[in-house]
Amino acid sequence: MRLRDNLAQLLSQARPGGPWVLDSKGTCITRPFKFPNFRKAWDFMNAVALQCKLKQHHPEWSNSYSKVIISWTTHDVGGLSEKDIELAIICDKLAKVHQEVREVKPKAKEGVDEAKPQATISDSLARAGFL
Ligand SMILES: C[C@H](O)[C@H](O)[C@H]1CNC2=NC(N)=NC(=O)C2=N1
Repeated sequence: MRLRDNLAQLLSQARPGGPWVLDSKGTCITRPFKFPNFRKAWDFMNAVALQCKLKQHHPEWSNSYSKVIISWTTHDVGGLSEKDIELAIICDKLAKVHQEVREVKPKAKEGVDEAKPQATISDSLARAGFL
């Protein structure tokens, strides 16, 4: 329960439109990833799958050409667990290694803090003292 509360707090601090989004029930986090092409997306998925095998934790995910959408939840507990956070951080790292394409956001409106780079879940967790 503490994990879920902390995570919800962390995600609420992240800017709207940040990469990992918590669902309305707080049971699942989802993030889209984009790559230069299908080959890179598939290599990324293979790398994630290997980690899933090692950690015995599986994602819910989909792929269409260069886009991969990944959700993490722990079915055994019906919500988020440490493993979900761990795997989400691993996904962030592996996406970088596989040359993910980060969306360039449209120019900031005046007074709106749009210029900041998107916080990754690791950034959020580090800020809150988890890492
Ligand atoms: C026995 C086995 O370790 C469990 O069924 C694991 C496998 N992988 C899993 N993955 C996910 N996402 N949630 C689980 O509850 C889960 N349980």
